[in-house]
Amino acid sequence: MIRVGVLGARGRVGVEVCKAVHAADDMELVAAVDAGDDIESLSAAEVVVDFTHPDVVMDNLKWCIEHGVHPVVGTTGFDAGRLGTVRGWLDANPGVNALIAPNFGIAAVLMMHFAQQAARYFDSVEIVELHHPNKADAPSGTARRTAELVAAARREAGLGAMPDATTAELPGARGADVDGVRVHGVRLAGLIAHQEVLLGGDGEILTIRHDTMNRSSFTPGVLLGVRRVRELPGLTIGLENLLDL
Ligand SMILES: NC(=O)C1=CN([C@@H]2O[C@H](COP(=O)(O)OP(=O)(O)OC[C@H]3O[C@@H](n4cnc5c(N)ncnc54)[C@H](OP(=O)(O)O)[C@@H]3O)[C@@H](O)[C@H]2O)C=CC1
Ligand SMILES: O=C(O)C1=N[C@H](C(=O)O)C[C@H](O)C1
Repeated sequence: MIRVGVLGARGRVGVEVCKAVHAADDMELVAAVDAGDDIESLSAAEVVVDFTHPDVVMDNLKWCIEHGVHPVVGTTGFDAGRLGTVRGWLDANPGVNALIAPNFGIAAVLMMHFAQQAARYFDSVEIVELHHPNKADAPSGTARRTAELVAAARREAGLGAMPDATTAELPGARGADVDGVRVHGVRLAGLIAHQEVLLGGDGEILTIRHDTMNRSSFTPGVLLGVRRVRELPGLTIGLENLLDL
């Protein structure tokens, strides 16, 4: 049995993770911690799943790594600086591993993978991410990661900057620039989490769209991460590393 703790246990995703861990034959839910609860109860866990908030996730990660607990992190808001800090903590605590994934949905991972594969064939790529209005971070972690993968694929293919004649714009009208890829964010009541990757070339457009229809869709990926994190050395970024794509 894998002893699992959950941080953000009363949140939208945390509730689903607790249910899934509880239902898994090979896992035991030993601690369910939310804001205001005592983090020390996580000492009983081998693996801790974090779905909290970008403002608190770094403190949570530090606690887990320093206490020999492997974190599986869904919380977003990671940039290169934060990832470097996590690597430093892991280096100082050999034997502890961490998995950070901007999206645990299998279809979302495939959407990012397909976008990465397609990117080299098109002049232009832009990303539109659409989320519920309670989301703290923009662009979404998924959109950031997609943009980075697309940018890397374009660089590898020797593609230069995308065509764009804009010389006058209202701030934000062309979205955020993530590694040279424009990312547009929508926050709308009624949505959960959605993304379109628009790829354009001469006379053809390819649109890759992903829709999250409920938050239990994240849990198979989370459970996979919990089962595998103890054998993945150091820091692993992205669920795609656990899938045979
Ligand atoms: N990687 C993935 O597949 C996915 C990632 N996410 C990301 O996960 C994060 C959480 O999303 P979501 O569940 O919608 O958010 P919620 O706000 O619904 O849940 C977060 C929970 O964490 C609690 N919390 C805040 N601070 C702490 C703390 N220090 N220790 C323990 N618990 C704390 C919050 O309490 P309170 O409300 O009282 O502050 C809340 O109950 C976001 O960053 C989101 O982008 C979401 C979906 C999928
Ligand atoms: O906040 C959310 O809801 C989600 N966050 C993740 C992200 O930022 O990409 C994953 C998914 O989009 C849902």
